[in-house]
Amino acid sequence: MTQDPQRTSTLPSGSDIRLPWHLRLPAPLEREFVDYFRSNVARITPWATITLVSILALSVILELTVEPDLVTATWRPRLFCIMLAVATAVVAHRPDLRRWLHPMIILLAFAVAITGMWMGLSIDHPQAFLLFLQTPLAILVLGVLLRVPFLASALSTSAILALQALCTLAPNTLPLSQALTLLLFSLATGTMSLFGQYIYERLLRSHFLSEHVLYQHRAELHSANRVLESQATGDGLTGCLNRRGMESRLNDALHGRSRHAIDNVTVVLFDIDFFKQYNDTYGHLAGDECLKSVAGIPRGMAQGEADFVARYGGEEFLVVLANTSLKDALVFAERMRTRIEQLGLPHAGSRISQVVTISVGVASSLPGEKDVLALIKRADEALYQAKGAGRNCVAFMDELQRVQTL
Ligand SMILES: Nc1nc2c(ncn2[C@@H]2O[C@H](COP(=O)(O)OP(=O)(O)OP(=O)(O)O)[C@@H](O)[C@H]2O)c(=O)[nH]1
Repeated sequence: MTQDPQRTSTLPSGSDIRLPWHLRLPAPLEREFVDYFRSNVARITPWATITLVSILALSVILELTVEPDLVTATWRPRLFCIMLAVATAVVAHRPDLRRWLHPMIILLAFAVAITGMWMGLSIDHPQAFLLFLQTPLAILVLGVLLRVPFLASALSTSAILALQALCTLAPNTLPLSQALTLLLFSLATGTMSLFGQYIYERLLRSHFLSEHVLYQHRAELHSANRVLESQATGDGLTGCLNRRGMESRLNDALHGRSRHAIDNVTVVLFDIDFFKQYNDTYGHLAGDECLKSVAGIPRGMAQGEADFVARYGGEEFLVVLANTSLKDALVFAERMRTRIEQLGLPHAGSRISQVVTISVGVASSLPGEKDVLALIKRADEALYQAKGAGRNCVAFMDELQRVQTL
């Protein structure tokens, strides 16, 4: 039987977070949600503005066709509303002004409603009561065309409805039947608009929470991946790359996949002399400390952007120097050998010195060489020669692939 992945997953998905009936989230999330809400509204504002401006312009055209006299009294309030609608679109377009978007939408809705009521009351015409239809239009601006958060929308819609009731039900304004019809129409528009808006905002908030949770999962995964990657490619004791990390970086360098342009690569392979005896004399823990101190020297010296130090084996390290000639790499290797000797780490078990010393083998990549192992093998041959030559010295593979000791 196959298992439902959602049931087996222990990660919250965002959609399983229950929203309270009043929809408000904890304060920091609520602030983020308001920004998210605004940017959603900003995206639809140009189209909503075009719609509103078209409706207002069409009203003027309609009056011009049916009652040209009426237009002299209506075009100015309508132009004012059109200008406010354009200003709202400008505010939505400018991220630095966007915090004013919701107040602008509320202002626009009130302007549409109040100019309609003012025209309806002041114009002396048998059809003038129709100008009160701007009230439902204003309610739709708040909750459907542009949208402000539900609570602000509910308060503004109620205020607009109350204003309309005051204007139309006052004595000697409109016949009661007309006033009640208009009020009922506005009330129905307001109720439906708020109902739709509540559902919309619930969905938007759930979507926001899902995105938020997803973002957190992604960030956690990203950092877990980084930790895993550094554990997989790093050496916990010395902080150098481990062998796997070294092979991958060296491969990238030789195959031109590195972030930096690399023409040639020189590898400096070194090994601590008589390290087994060091462990036998001072113990394994002291051996670890010795490895850390020794590794610190090349790590401090290899400063090129594409250079790196890796722990190749137990007490064997490999320094990769990019775009470095063999001659310069030999200077580096000799300086490194000297500095490690100058650390003065006592080594009573060594047969060649009183202190910890290293033997070094150096080899450069051949033109077009891509084989990491072949390059390391040549450095290893040189290292073998350095050991044979008495240790605490540098040997290298020259251009003719002969091993020489410095
Ligand atoms: N303390 C410590 N010792 C390690 C670690 N890894 C490897 N070793 C020891 O390093 C020693 C390497 O010994 P050998 O390979 O014989 O090399 P050597 O004694 O340095 O001899 P030469 O290289 O010929 O000078 C072994 O005793 C390992 O146990 C480590 O992480 N910590």
